[in-house]
Amino acid sequence: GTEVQSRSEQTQSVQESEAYVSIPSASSEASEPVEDADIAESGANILVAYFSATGNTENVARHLQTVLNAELYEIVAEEPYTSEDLDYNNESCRANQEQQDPDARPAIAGTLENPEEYDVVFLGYPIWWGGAPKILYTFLESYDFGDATIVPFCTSGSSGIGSSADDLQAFAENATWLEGQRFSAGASEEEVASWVEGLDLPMLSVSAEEPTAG
Ligand SMILES: Cc1cc2nc3c(=O)[nH]c(=O)nc-3n(C[C@H](O)[C@H](O)[C@H](O)COP(=O)(O)O)c2cc1C
Repeated sequence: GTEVQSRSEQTQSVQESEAYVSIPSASSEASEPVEDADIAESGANILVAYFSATGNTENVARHLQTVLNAELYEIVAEEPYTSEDLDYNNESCRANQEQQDPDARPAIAGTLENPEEYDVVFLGYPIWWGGAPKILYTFLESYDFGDATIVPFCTSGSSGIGSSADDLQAFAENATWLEGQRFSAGASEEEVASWVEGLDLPMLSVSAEEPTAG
């Protein structure tokens, strides 16, 4: 059906963008510099880890992957969230119950390899009742990112990122946490790229300009 078709188109476009980013590094210092490639050539190991129940956060995560030439890791719930689970108008739906329960730690399927190898971890999630879904707590309790820099980002219907990221910091205390950023569901690659360019991430900055004399 059409869904299958659009999935394969998505896959193809991701592959194309990866190829696009890698071309400038392979073709020496010729021609116009590509902004994205400057970041890609920085040599920093960058992870984009995200949870997305309905695809909005995934959209932003994929833009980040393209812009940063990063590893992409989806935090997948062992028990997938159904639309019933996400029906927040129903007080007792699974998502609501988890958000209300300080001890809730929904299980994650699969494993992230070599978490310690990343210099920068972008951490993405949807806002659920003003906070991060509890599966983010599971994720941060499962892996030690050492002294990496963690950059939170989220999508929401309208809420800002609020204190959602502050609440996560206790689970990775040795990390340097940057201020997080909220995006709307359909955020564009340009929007994501311009946020990245403004971040305080010295390990990503590769100056294209020669230092001036004097
Ligand atoms: C249980 C639940 C609670 C939510 N709470 C909020 C909220 O407090 N504020 C808000 O703006 N949007 C809220 N939303 C909307 C989501 O944040 C928004 O749709 C988000 O982009 C979903 O991202 P995803 O597609 O990556 O899962 C909530 C959604 C769910 C399912």
